[in-house]
Amino acid sequence: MSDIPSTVETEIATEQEYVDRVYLRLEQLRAEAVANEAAGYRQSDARVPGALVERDAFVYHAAKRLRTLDSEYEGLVFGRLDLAEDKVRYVGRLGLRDQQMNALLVDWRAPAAAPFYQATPEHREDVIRRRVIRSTGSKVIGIEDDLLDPERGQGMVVVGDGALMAALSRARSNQMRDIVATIQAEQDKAVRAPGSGVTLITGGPGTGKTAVALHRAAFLLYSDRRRYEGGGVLVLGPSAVFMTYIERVLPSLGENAVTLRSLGGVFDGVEADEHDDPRSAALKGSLGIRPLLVKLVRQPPPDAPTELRLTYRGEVLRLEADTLRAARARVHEKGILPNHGRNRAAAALIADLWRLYRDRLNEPTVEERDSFVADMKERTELLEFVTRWWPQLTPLDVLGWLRDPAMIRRLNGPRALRFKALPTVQDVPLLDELRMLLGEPPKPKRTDPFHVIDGIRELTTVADREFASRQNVVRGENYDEYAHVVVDEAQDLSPMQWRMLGRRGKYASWTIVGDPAQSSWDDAAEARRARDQAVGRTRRHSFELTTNYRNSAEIFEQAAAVARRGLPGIVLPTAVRRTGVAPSHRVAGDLRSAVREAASELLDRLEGTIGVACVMSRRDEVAGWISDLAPGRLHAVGSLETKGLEYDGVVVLEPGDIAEESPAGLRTLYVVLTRATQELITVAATADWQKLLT
Ligand SMILES: Nc1ncnc2c1ncn2[C@@H]1O[C@H](COP(=O)(O)OP(=O)(O)OP(=O)(O)O)[C@@H](O)[C@H]1O
Repeated sequence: MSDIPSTVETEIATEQEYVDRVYLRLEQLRAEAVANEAAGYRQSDARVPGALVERDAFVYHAAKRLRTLDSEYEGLVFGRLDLAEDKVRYVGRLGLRDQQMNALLVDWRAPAAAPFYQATPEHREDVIRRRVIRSTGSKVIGIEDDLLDPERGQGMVVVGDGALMAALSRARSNQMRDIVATIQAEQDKAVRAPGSGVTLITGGPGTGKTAVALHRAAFLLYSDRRRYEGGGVLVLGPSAVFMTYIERVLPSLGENAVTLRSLGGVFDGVEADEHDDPRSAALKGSLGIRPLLVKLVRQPPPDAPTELRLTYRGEVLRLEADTLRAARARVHEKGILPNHGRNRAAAALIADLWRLYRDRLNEPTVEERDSFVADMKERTELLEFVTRWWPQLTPLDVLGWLRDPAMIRRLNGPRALRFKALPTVQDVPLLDELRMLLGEPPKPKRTDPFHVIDGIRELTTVADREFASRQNVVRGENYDEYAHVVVDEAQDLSPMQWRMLGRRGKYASWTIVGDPAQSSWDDAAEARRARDQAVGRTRRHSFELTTNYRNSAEIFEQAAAVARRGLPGIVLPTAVRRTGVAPSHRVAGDLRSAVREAASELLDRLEGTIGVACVMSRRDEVAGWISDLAPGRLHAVGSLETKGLEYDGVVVLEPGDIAEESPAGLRTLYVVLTRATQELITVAATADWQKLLT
């Protein structure tokens, strides 16, 4: 081997020098932030409460700055622009200046970084050469150049064969990576769209919708930090597995102040993961369920007493079941929310008791009535009765009543409606609806992260500081004042889910990301109306992404056939990467062995992750088949759970069953077939399902 460094090595060494300078500066700034934090602690007299607040604000800001500087900056510097007049601009994950205040690194979200993503040979925006710098940690390992202006770039070194292809061919891990170094121009437009109103981002599978939505959240926080960090940004995705998959992306971009929730976790205190069967799910998702809930909150709790007995001046007074039921109905007719209605309920009972007593008097007077009422109001046995007869109800209590099919029948509910022991994902919007129908019980005091004891606010421990800098503010239960809401996989939201989100984003602007062709919700028109109601009548900006970056072209061609069958006339994205490996379709008598074999082959052939997908009802069975093979790399997933996820290799068991699993089955199969980046194998008992591919 020659000792003379190659062109690439020389260029890498040059960039390494610059990258080292940036890291050195980062270290200096970090040391300054640590010193500021320490100075903050010494700053004032801790015996004066006001001074503590001031001190904590100082420490808080220093701690925050430190967190930003401490984020895991894998590849802190990833871009370089060579501009006219020999100007060079470096682009990275955050902005840094040197001691003379010259820009060392431009934050990727700053306007000055936009040409890095948007310049093309036709619209160069002054860019002669764009360079993507690839690193592991702080070590530069590769360079990929793009010469946009060959005329002015004569003599410039151009190396590499495309940063994008290199990024797309890399093996996947269990967590999504940021794409900050290779955001493509059409994606960048959606990332940088104005924050106001509603931004709709659509595109087929693998077009980067999720990636774009997350980078957009980071962009908005950068562009108007006060607004978006103050109010908060809520990011919603379909499942807990999906949220785990994407949870590293924003921290890797230096952003921690974003709330990530799955649809099963929107209602505070519940983390639902299980799904209803398709029929029950359809009933629970439709607005048609609301009248049932309205009737439900007016029902007596199943354990409510059915008789009230009291004595007054030697007389036994008895209210029986019918009278109690009528009293309850009278209170509800007033339209008061049940959790705010207890005093009215007590008054209604006292009125009924008085009527009973009055009938036993010859000529009841107003004084006698007043004295009766006053006496009753003091009675502990009446108070105790009211507490049991008209308890403060939580949404979970009330939903639980529906586990009894007799209750569903009493309310004339549909027979297919089912409620399990634990709330399902489809129950969560019902819980939120019940929260509104019941009224909030008296709230516990809002938690203040700076609160120590009354009148004194400070952050006492390192953990407090750390927590406060991460949380920014502790949001109240079922917080509903988010400044921005990002909804991923929005095509699947049911009308009831939209209502729930609408409540969280009353004052928010929105980014709504989805692909109608992947929808597993059958009544698209009802869902769209509910969406429009949830987000309000603000301005819409729409973006369409057209390139599939995930699937090999060979895999996508087959998935596309299924999509066309489900939705004739559909416009599909273009897959950019060919691997030369076509999907393989296997017919087997022993499905278990065939699935194990296919999974083992993929584990051997590919780096990264492998998914085995099947109908929802067989997920646990299939998980059992493969549990010993490669925990960590190999995952069994139900058809609906594959939404938004990706694997290097995918085995699909009985695709035909997925197509028939629900009314939207073909679209679900399309989702499942578009999860693999490298290889797809199907396993089925017969080849019948393959007619879907023609
Ligand atoms: N510009 C890019 N540079 C590098 N990788 C990219 C780029 N855009 C997308 N990708 C990769 O392509 C894959 C698909 O992206 P993503 O999951 O965001 O797509 P999606 O449109 O949300 O897909 P789906 O609708 O199927 O859930 C991810 O691995 C993502 O990192």
